[in-house]
Amino acid sequence: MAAVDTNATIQEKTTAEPVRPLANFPPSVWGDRFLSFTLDNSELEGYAKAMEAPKEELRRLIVDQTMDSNKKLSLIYSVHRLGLTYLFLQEIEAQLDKIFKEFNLQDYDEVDLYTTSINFQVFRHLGYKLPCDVFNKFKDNTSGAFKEDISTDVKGMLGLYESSQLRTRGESILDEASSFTETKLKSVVNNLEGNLAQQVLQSLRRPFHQGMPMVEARLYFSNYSEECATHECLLKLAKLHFSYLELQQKEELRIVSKWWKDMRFQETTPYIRDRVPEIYLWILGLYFEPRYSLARIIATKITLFLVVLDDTYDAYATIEEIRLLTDAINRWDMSAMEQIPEYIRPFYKILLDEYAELEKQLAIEGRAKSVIASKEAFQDIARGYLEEAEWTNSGYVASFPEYMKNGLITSAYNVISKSALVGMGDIVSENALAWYESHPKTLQASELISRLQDDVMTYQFERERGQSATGVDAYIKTYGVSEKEAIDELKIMIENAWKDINEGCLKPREVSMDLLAPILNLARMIDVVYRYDDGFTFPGKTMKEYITLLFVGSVSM
Ligand SMILES: CC(C)=CCC/C(C)=C/CC/C(C)=C/COP(=O)(O)OP(=O)(O)O
Ligand SMILES: [Mg+2]
Ligand SMILES: [Mg+2]
Ligand SMILES: [Mg+2]
Repeated sequence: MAAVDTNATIQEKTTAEPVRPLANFPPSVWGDRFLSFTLDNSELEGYAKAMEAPKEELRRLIVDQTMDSNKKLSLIYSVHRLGLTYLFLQEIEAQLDKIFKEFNLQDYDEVDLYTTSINFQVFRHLGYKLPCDVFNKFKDNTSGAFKEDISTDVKGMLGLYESSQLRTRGESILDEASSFTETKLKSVVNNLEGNLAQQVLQSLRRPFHQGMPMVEARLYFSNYSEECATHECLLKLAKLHFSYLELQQKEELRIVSKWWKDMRFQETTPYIRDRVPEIYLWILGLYFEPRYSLARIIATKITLFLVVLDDTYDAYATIEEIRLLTDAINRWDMSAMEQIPEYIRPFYKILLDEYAELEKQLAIEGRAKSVIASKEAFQDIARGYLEEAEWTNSGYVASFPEYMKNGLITSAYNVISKSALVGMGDIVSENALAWYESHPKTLQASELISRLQDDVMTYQFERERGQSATGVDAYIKTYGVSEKEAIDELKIMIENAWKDINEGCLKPREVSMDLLAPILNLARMIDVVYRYDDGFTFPGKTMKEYITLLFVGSVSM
């Protein structure tokens, strides 16, 4: 009998691959197509120059004292919907301060529903809490329900539907308005034509307030051509502005795509979701202003690290490997390289190098603290992911409160919003950073929306792969309800979190809107990605459509 080659058997035993929770994620939709863009700086400067004249003309219109206030509000509304507010913020706030101060409810007695809703939206979007009582006159005094006769006013209904998305807790007339108008608009939309049909279809698909500002601006330009044409300078400025942003964003997308390719993550960790354009789109959703170009690149890289981390914990590593990697991330030191599995070492080295480089760069501006805040939040989420993995490994289903304590961390909105601050410049003062570190209610609301909306849309796919830690399972177990009841309850929590965000963006604000916008827009991006399905794992619908609209076509106007 041949001598048993003991080495071979021992060898086989030690290299036997452990069982891994592979997910076989769908591959990238885009491949290398965004690498080939070349930015022509003279073209970019050309647009910036051409914007000057229409911008000055529009500024004069905005401050024009002779303009009727409803017309003024309507102009500011179109400026806002086109994403141009940031160019005229002082002028617009001066106008709104004045008109808001003069407000009295009686003035609205004769104003039609459409105009009332435009005014309401402008004030609420810009942070002024115009009372929802302006809509009382559209309700029947006896029945208390909305008057049926307003249902024929489609533009008015659409305006009321969009207005209701801005409600805060306790504004029950707007809770009713949201469902009343949605039902009515759905019943008439198939008989509409032209722009109005497109406007209603788009709002029913996703209201402006829950949309991605950059995309919503482009859609407004297409669907509201009449409103945009009221002033030649508005139309001209909008077109040039879109052309300018498109070039800048295509260049940013090229930079992050090239970086990702050079880092070779798809080779070293091939089990992860390959979603660079999708993550760039997500971060663009936070802020599209040209001045935040560097900030977008930094935040995109850090969020891409999060995709590698999440998929490693969820769809590849064994529990032992997860424990070693989490410890290494807590230690944050190159000496930890030898303790972690071979396949994740490149990631770990790139992670530490990238953060070291950022810390060095920001230290020059005396703002290294924002990098450290981001790094600590990154270590926090690794611990959060470990907690989930331990629960899954032991088959433990956490109670809902216990799940949510960890879930706000694994929502990733703390680390992403702090990472978004890194490149934003001086606006990120000590006070601003302290406010973020205080874990404010508005940020918690955005985290809750991220965590629970994702769970509602991904728990089945994750349950199939043995992941037990989701809000759905925790809620069912804790409150002994059916899956459907649990999901309905989670949706109510999400709706209330939106009201808290709406409240948090109203004046007087705790910090400037520049610092609140990333938090509001992170919540919006959850609606974009997860309103109808798991639009990130399977990005062939909304994300593919939005990426095509912004980075594939050209600004056909
Ligand atoms: C949770 C959430 C929506 C985060 C959004 C922010 C973000 C882009 C985080 C990076 C990791 C990621 C893509 C999680 C979403 O997928 P997933 O369903 O695999 O996340 P999960 O493992 O936390 O459920
Ligand atoms: Mg995951
Ligand atoms: Mg996860
Ligand atoms: Mg999920």
